[in-house]
Amino acid sequence: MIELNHIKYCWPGSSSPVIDIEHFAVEQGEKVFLKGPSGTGKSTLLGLIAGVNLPNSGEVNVLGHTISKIKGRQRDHFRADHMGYIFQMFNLLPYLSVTKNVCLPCHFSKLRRAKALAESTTLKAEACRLLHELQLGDELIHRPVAELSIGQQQRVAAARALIGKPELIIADEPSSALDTDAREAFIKLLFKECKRENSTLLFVSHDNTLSPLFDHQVELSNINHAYKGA
Ligand SMILES: Nc1ncnc2c1ncn2[C@@H]1O[C@H](COP(=O)(O)OP(=O)(O)OP(=O)(O)O)[C@@H](O)[C@H]1O
Repeated sequence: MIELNHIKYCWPGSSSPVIDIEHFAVEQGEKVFLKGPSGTGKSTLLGLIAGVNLPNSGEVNVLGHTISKIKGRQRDHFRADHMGYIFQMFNLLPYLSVTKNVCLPCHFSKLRRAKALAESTTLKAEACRLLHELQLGDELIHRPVAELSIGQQQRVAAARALIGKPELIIADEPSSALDTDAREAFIKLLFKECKRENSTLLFVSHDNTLSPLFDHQVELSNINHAYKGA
C-alpha cells in the first residue's frame, strides 16, 4: 500500500533535511500507529505520503503508483480518489453546513461519489450515516461547522475522510480534542470502516493509550535519521 525508499526531504529555504528515511512500508489493510516526539517529522511524513510534500530524493509509492512522480493536478486527483485525510487543524469550510463539508470529497472524486452512492441513496444520507455513527445528532448536522465545538468539528473531519471509502486513511492527531467516550466511538468507527473496505489506516497520535489497538506501532525517531533529538 505504502512504500518509501531512500527519502530525503528539506522544507523550502532550508538546507538540512527534516526527513531521512531509508525504508518504510505499510501493507494494505494494516492499522499503523505512528508516534514520536514533537518535531520528529510525523506531519511532514504524512504530507510526503499524501503527495502534498515532494521528496528531494527517493521514491514514495502508494497503491503501486510513484506518487512523487505524478504531475500536480493528476496527483490531486489521485489523492482525492484514494485518500481520506484528517488534518490536525481539520481544514473544514466554516460557512458550509456539516453535511456539505462531509460530502466535499465526492465533488472532487467521481470514484468516491460512486462508492458513497452504493452505500446510501444520496450523498447527504451517507454523510448522515457516518455522522450518526460518530454520535453527531440531527440537531447539529445542518448547522455551519463554525458553530460546532472543536471535538464536534473533529468528528466532521473524520466523516469527511471516510466518505466514499478511500483505500488509505491518514489521520494526524485526530482524537486529541475528544473526550473519552467520543474518542472510543471515533476509533471504533475508523476501525469498522477500515475493516469493511480493507482500508489502510495511518494514525498519528501522542496518546499512547491508543497504541495497543493498532496492528503496528512505529516510533518515527527510530527510522528518521534526520531527527537528532529535541
Ligand atoms: N511549513 C513548514 N515550513 C518549514 N518548516 C516546517 C514546516 N512544517 C514543519 N516544519 C518543521 O519540520 C519539522 C518537523 O515538523 P512536523 O510538524 O512534521 O513534526 P511533528 O512530529 O508532526 O510534530 P508535532 O508532534 O508537534 O505535531 C519541525 O522542525 C518543524 O519546524
